Amino acid sequence: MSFVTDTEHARTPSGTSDIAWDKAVEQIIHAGRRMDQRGWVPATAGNLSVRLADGRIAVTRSGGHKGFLTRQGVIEVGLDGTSIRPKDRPSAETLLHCQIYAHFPDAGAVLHGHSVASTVLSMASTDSELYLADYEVLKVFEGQTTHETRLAVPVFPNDQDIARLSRSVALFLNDMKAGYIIRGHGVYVWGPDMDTALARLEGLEFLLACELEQAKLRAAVQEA
Ligand SMILES: CSC[C@@H](O)[C@@H](O)C(=O)COP(=O)(O)O
Ligand SMILES: [Zn+2]
Repeated sequence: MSFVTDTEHARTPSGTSDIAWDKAVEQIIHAGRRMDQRGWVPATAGNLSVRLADGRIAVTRSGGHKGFLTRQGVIEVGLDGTSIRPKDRPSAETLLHCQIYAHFPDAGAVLHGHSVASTVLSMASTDSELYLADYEVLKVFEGQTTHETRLAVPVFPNDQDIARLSRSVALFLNDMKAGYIIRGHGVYVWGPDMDTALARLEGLEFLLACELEQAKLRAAVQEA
């Protein structure tokens, strides 16, 4: 099944088909739809990227609904986050994607969404970490083989200055097992390829939804 919505296929400057680019774009379009189906990219929220084997980075264009992406909605940036074509405006948060690619040589896809659970839970506390413990689904994260564990997910204050935000994130990247949360904003998750990144995002969002349900139960019990 192809998720490429246009009939034109990408061309290299020499005029040959750019199959690797097309595949990356298809993966991004498909993942955007999937995230939209789950309610994680409301309005123009969220951004997605893939790093190709040759080092190129395909990232969503800034603005627009990520559940309705077309091939024109994905553009190429360098590892420094700047657009290869000056007129193309990449995601406002491209720097956060590039930071992950620069830090983790095996990272091949990065996903960012704005779920209700990540937004509400991160605003319900001022803690700089959120803990996920004893869940079977924790095994979706790299190196986790049992539910008998507790993973810390860092929570960073939201910041419209993405370069400054990336400097806060940089201090904690080495220890991250399950991505990170920006308070009142959303999650960042990555993986060696798009399928793994999507699975990890789905795992993290499931666990955050469980935490939110548990918080509601605790509140109801206290009220009773
Ligand atoms: C609905 S506003 C969301 C944006 O401010 C931002 O956080 C976001 O996720 C999408 O920005 P974008 O520049 O389209 O990648
Ligand atoms: Zn965002």
